[in-house]
Amino acid sequence: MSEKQIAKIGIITASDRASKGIYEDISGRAIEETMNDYLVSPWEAVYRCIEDNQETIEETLKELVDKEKCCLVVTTGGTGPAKRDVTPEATEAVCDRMMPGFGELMRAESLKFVPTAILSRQTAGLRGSSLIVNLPGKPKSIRECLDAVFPAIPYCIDLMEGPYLECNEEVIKAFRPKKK
Ligand SMILES: Nc1ncnc2c1ncn2[C@@H]1O[C@H](COP(=O)(O)OP(=O)(O)OP(=O)(O)O)[C@@H](O)[C@H]1O
Ligand SMILES: Nc1nc2c(c(=O)[nH]1)N[C@H]1C(S)=C(S)[C@@H](COP(=O)(O)O)O[C@H]1N2
Repeated sequence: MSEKQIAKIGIITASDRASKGIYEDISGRAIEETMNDYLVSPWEAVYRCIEDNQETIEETLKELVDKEKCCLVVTTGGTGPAKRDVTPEATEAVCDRMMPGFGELMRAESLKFVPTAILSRQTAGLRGSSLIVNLPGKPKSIRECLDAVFPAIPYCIDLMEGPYLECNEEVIKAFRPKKK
């Protein structure tokens, strides 16, 4: 794909309260702000704020990957042990292949910030040519987790023949074993 292609990045907030407008969706906005900080190549957000319902999350993930053609979909919320936390199950249900290293690394890094990091069941996987990554719901967890895993994401998208994501090296360094 051409280097000038605009990368579509999906942002899904799974939160009963944010989706009802009980509180403002700070975490979804934090994902958008983080992508703006990281990326110097053109990108656009496809944003959805939905309830913690597995079917709704699955349908939204499929819509953003299959119809919107997002190369990357980042979710926030619904990864914990509460009964309505089902984002990892929805992610697994729609993915062809899982990428367990993402959850492992994010939990290990998050442990430097909170002892409850292990309560997140966050995972990641591939559907078609798209990478789906789960983040916890807390606004501050967004940057803590993305700073850990984002260096590997542009190369992951290269391998799936997606758009070339170029990072602001002063903010985050993408690692590509072979220069494109
Ligand atoms: N999208 C969000 N925007 C702003 N704050 C959030 C968001 N998600 C979670 N939080 C904050 O983090 C706290 C703990 O997250 P929790 O997992 O309980 O949220 P949640 O899953 O959105 O809740 P629920 O779905 O029950 O409404 C919340 O009480 C809230 O203060
Ligand atoms: N980096 C980071 N990871 C974190 C947290 C955090 O504040 N920062 N909160 C933890 C807590 S308290 C919970 S309950 C789980 C699940 O959160 P979720 O249900 O909102 O997705 O994420 C954990 N992971």
